[in-house]
Amino acid sequence: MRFAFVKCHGSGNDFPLIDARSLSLGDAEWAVVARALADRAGTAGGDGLLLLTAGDGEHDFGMRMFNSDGSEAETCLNGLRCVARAGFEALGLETARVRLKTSSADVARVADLAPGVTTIRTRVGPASTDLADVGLTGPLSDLPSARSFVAVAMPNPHLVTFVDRVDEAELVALGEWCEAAPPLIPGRANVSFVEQRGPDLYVRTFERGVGLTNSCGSAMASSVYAAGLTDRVPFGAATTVFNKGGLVRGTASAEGIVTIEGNATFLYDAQVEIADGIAGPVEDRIDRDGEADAWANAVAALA
Ligand SMILES: N[C@@H](CCC[C@H](N)C(=O)O)C(=O)O
Repeated sequence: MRFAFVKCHGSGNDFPLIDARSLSLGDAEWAVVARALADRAGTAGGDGLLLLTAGDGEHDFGMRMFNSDGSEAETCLNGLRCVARAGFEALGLETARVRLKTSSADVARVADLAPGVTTIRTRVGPASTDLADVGLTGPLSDLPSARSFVAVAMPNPHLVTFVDRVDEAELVALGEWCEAAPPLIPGRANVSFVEQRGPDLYVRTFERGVGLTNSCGSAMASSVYAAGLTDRVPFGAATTVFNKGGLVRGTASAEGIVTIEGNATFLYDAQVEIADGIAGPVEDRIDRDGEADAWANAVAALA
């Protein structure tokens, strides 16, 4: 089957995005498309697959997100900015209510955070710290780590800990332990190590279904909320959240409503044929002029 897609990224978290409003594939078929298109060794590559889906009585449009292993996530907040931009461009909107897998989000186009960087604000929540909502069957102290974790359902599952310095090997070890779907957390989880840097945060995430990524929006949202819960950053204060792929601005309320503002960068439009679970060459590629450079310049200036 042939698909048109946009290759995009939010804070370096990259995805092929398909306008699926008039496509009617089943879940298992989308999982195959995700594995083929997001395969890093393949022709497009990405951390997962984003779908723009049709709206309903309460929502202007919807988003679905499949990790690169083919599993479907409850949400993806870097991806949501990209899907919001696609929805805005398709429907001529500047604000919208978006249907996610198990929740809703409000999105708005806001002033560009730097020249040429399309910027979107997403508002989600309330986040939950109920261990059952995060998918834990026992206490956090049963995790194979001496660190103290905050569990957050965004509503996808996150385990967040604050560290003096991110130890990537330790993060990967815990992320891989979660990937094995142990009895303590059979639905797996995204794991983040967070450094507080003055009023700012730096977040490094091992994502469920993917591995280490440049950034994870729902992890950054969970980290801002966890920073409020642990008195590191006051609720209501806007925080800059740095990551390997750039940065976003985040604010959390005591009630668990989290606002994230950041880029929705479109790199190129293209077509691809997927057959027998393999993506063919990227065809008819048209680069979006200057967007990749605008983001690189913004990160250099804001870092
Ligand atoms: N990168 C995303 C999160 C994608 C889903 C996640 N891996 C999960 O399975 O929950 C984001 O920006 O939020």
